Amino acid sequence: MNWDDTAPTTDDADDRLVGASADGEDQAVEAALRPKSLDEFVGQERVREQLDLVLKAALARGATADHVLLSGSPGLGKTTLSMIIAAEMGAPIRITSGPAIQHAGDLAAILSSLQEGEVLFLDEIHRMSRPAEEMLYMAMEDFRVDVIVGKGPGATAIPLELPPFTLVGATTRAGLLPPPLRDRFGFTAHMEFYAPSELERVIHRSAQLLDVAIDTDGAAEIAGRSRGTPRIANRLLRRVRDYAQVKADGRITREIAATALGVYEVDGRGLDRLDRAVLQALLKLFAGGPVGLSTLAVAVGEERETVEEVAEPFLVREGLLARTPRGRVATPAAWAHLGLVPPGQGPGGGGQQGLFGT
Ligand SMILES: Nc1ncnc2c1ncn2[C@@H]1O[C@H](COP(=O)(O)OP(=O)(O)OP(=O)(O)O)[C@@H](O)[C@H]1O
Ligand SMILES: [Mg+2]
Repeated sequence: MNWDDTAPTTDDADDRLVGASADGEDQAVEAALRPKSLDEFVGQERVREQLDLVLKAALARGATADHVLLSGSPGLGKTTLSMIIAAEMGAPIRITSGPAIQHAGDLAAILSSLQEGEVLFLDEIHRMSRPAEEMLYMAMEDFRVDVIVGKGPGATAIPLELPPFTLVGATTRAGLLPPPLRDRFGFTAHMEFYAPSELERVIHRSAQLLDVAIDTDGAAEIAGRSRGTPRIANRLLRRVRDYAQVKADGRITREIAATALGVYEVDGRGLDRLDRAVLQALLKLFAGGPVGLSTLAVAVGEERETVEEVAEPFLVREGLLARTPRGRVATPAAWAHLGLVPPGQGPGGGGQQGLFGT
């Protein structure tokens, strides 16, 4: 299945405490923690405001809302928002995903069974098969599909009218969507990473739902380690809650949160063991680089792909590591974060360039 080529090749991301994709436990609790209305949805102010207008206008016209594309990294709230769209429209929602639609016929079956005004949530829309995608173009634009009956020269296309519906597509990789598909969405929402103050609100809200006592500083400590991602914030909250229950009186303070996440090897900026191993190798073995990806991977004893796809994106986002044509380079922030001094800048370094510097 060649549309699957671009999926991450490592599963490691899923197993990490700071991994952004959902694991089994996440899926079990997420339903309970999902905000149910736009008002409850924390952050993403612009997206919320725009979506609010789109939905209210459609309601006022008594029409179904325009198709909506939600793009953004895992765990930022795409699935949550799709359910909110349905709830705000007072419409039922049907949930499916790109990989689940192997044949155009699968999609035709879903589309033809939709009720008027229903929201169809198509997760991982970039992983749909080509024939299904082409059928979707027509369905989105004209609310019509051609069902092919028979095979070979005798095959005939039977046009089928569809009730108006709202397609909500979600993708972590908007860049992979073919332009004709992207253009058929009336509204595209790009979800950004959350600010620490927004994550604090997510954490307080979840703590309340989970009946966990947490103070302001405790929430701030967890927020700072959550990589801008509500799913990670909720997960770290649960681990800290465990610690607080076993080792203390159950109440989460800054000290409890910091100690608990120290036990789980998630540091003050949300880096985990792998992230720090990569940085440490880069700084200590290669004087901050530049060094090639393969060499760096060997030095930390990991696969190239693991370093590139699991560790690096966050390190780059945090401004700790840069990918340059000559190799990976540590930034001054990386030296500061690990409490190390770049070569040549230490006492007696004389302000020279580093050992491997240029
Ligand atoms: N804005 C928000 N306010 C409060 N909680 C949020 C918000 N966004 C996400 N969450 C919480 O984070 C968790 C993950 O959100 P969600 O499943 O919607 O992410 P997603 O973008 O669909 O991720 P994926 O790409 O992996 O499918 C949910 O439990 C949800 O409750
Ligand atoms: Mg989702």
